[in-house]
Amino acid sequence: MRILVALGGNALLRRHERPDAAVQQANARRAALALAPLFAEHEVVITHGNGPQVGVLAVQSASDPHLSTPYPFDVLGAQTQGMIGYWLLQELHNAVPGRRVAAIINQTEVDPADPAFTNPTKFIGETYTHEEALELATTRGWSVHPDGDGWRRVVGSPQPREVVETDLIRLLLDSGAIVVCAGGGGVPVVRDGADRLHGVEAVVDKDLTGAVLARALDADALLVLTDVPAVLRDYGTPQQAEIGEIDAASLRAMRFPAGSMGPKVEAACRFVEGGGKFAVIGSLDDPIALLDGRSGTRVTAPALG
Ligand SMILES: Nc1ncnc2c1ncn2[C@@H]1O[C@H](COP(=O)(O)OP(=O)(O)O)[C@@H](O)[C@H]1O
Ligand SMILES: NC(=O)OP(=O)(O)O
Repeated sequence: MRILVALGGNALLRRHERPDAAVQQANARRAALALAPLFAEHEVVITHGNGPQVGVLAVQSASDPHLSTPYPFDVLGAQTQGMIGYWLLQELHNAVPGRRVAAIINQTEVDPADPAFTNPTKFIGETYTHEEALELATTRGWSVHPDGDGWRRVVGSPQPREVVETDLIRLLLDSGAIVVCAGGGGVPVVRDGADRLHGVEAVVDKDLTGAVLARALDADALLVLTDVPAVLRDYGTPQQAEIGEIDAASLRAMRFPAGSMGPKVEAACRFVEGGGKFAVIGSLDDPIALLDGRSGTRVTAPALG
């Protein structure tokens, strides 16, 4: 099978962990070892999140006295692709010696008129207390929003239209390589009337880009890997329970939070509605069990008729 794996930001940096390089590389190692059983039998493309990391780089850039202007979010997104791509490249090499592995910088085309530019929903960076978040909103002009038990910065996250380098990714896959690409949802770019690309200030959702790329590559399955074993119905209540197999229409009828489970559910639904065989949302721990239907939430196309 051809499989697109969307690796959650939490897999690389767990909540409340320090964003030190050694911490993240150890998490990349854990992810590479967990994914290793997939590579023997399947063609695998890996995309990854960058929310925590792009926020850290934004704070660093904004506090550098030598810069007249902080680096914009397209540049920061490319930096995270290089950094996280490097960790995954090395750890995949070590986990599956002898396999060809590529990690590439990608651009994702978005609509310059996307309303998400003025309605920020994408969580980035660290978690703050409410008081800290209000202070940062006032002094730095950030938009902030509650996330779990804390508050985080939010930025615009336009819908991905197309991964610009899709043909190159297909060539690499066809050559037998494991491909790490479209990290952080891809560097957001817009196309002008002369067919030229320009970076824009945003952070694209990697699960939604994963769905677009998986369809474009004719992938059989989309695996959305995160820090919960499955999508939960009645989340956060005493009645919460894992959803096993479900069709996209039934899943769409439920409501999920915009900055976390919402995009994962949306990505899974779009993938199967667009012709993909199935998508699974679940934990990184055992991807084979997700593929076999032994764990996770398996999303299928709505039954015909
Ligand atoms: N209905 C739900 N079922 C499971 N998890 C949910 C649900 N609603 C919200 N969540 C939250 O979504 C989180 C996963 O989303 P997110 O933090 O964006 O993941 P990642 O960074 O791995 O991409 C879970 O840790 C959980 O806290
Ligand atoms: N870009 C992105 O979707 O990052 P996270 O998965 O870390 O939110």
